[in-house]
Amino acid sequence: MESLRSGEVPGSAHLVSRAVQIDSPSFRAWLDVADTPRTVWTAPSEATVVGSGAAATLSADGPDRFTAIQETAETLFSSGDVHAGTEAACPRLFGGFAFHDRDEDGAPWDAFPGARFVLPRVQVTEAENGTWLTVNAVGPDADAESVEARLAAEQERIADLPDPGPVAEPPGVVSRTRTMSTADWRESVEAAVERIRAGDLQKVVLAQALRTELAREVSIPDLLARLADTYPDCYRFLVEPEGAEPRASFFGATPERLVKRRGRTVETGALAGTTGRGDTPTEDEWLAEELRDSEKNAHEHQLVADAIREQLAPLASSVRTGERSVRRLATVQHLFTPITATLSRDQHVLSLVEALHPTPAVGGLPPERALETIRDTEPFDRGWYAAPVGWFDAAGNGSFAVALRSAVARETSATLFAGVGIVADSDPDREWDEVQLKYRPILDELEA
Ligand SMILES: C=C(O[C@@H]1C=C(C(=O)O)C=C[C@H]1O)C(=O)O
Repeated sequence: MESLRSGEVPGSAHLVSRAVQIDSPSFRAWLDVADTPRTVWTAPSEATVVGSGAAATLSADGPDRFTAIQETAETLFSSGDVHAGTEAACPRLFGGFAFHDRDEDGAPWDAFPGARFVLPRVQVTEAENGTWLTVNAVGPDADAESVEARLAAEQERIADLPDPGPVAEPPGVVSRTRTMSTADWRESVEAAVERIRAGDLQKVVLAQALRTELAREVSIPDLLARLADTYPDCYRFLVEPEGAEPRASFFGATPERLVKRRGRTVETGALAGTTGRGDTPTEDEWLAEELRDSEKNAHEHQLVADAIREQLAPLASSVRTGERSVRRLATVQHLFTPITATLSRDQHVLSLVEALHPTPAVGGLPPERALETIRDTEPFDRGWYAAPVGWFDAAGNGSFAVALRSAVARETSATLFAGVGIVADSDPDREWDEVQLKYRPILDELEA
């Protein structure tokens, strides 16, 4: 395995990649036998990918981590001997970034650098045109013959995967620890509201963390299978840094796309403004109506839509905004505005990620003051929560989500994260309830 840090010139980083079409295996069975680091990426209208191990790992830290990863990847991809058969089976780097520029490194994030991407050693891709098996190798010894032999061996192994059996029940939560008491939360929200009313800030997203102790270790393949049923329209992901002992798994089912780039076409959107789900269709509709009509939510949402448009404008020849609608998920409803753009020249998707992150849906406005407020207020490390996760390829195309509705699991503990946008008329108790609602997607899969 080749481990490439930014600044290192990987002169020996010769990449060999081969792919073959296969019969679709059970993704749960494949993930069950996959080596650490495991990779999962499932996004609406995209190929589903499950990766096993790492042929190469790219990592970087600090404010330059976006360009550092891009540069290291360019070197890696420039030496490619690639026969993929189809686009989705071509070498892609999967990973993400820490939320803050500064490395904080506190538990449970100690194994997660400021940026980390992996080229899976073995990858199964379910694309529109079939299922593909890819084997990648990187390094001075990587050669076509051994990669082809490995491809044949993996194909056999995947054809013979054991039946994974029924999806396991959630492990059960035996205890929980909050990072903030309700009293401290109230105080923090009131302080933020005061700063907003004083004109110091327009919006800030404050988050909480919830540490849970589980009755037993959670089965990530089973948990992701259940999330697939409950959140079919969300981005489901799994990121695992190798070398973490015990293994650390960051996963989630997030509704929020950060950006997708293909050629000159960019797709993104504003997702902000939240309400719950009703117990009946009438109550659901009533809540959606209230969300649509709420001035507070419209304001909170508009700040995000405007900021995204402004961030894209210098890079695009046109930016188009669609109709605002209510997006209904299993546990919450959000205001959503689709935004698309045409780039004025080619831009790597990581340049777009850097330009957009963090949007005021997870940071705030003005950005620097909001980030400072977040760092001063939140008594925990955001790590990769609310940060970009996704993939990119040799052409600089790629797709990134905002890592919300997520958690880090390590042995029998899991830490969940959730946040809310605070504006001038935010009520601390309502915002507290909204945080609890946003824990639900993951908490429901942990509680027995
Ligand atoms: C910050 C989170 O969600 C974000 C904040 C929202 C809001 O404040 O209404 C809605 C969707 C997300 O953009 C989270 O889920 O943790």
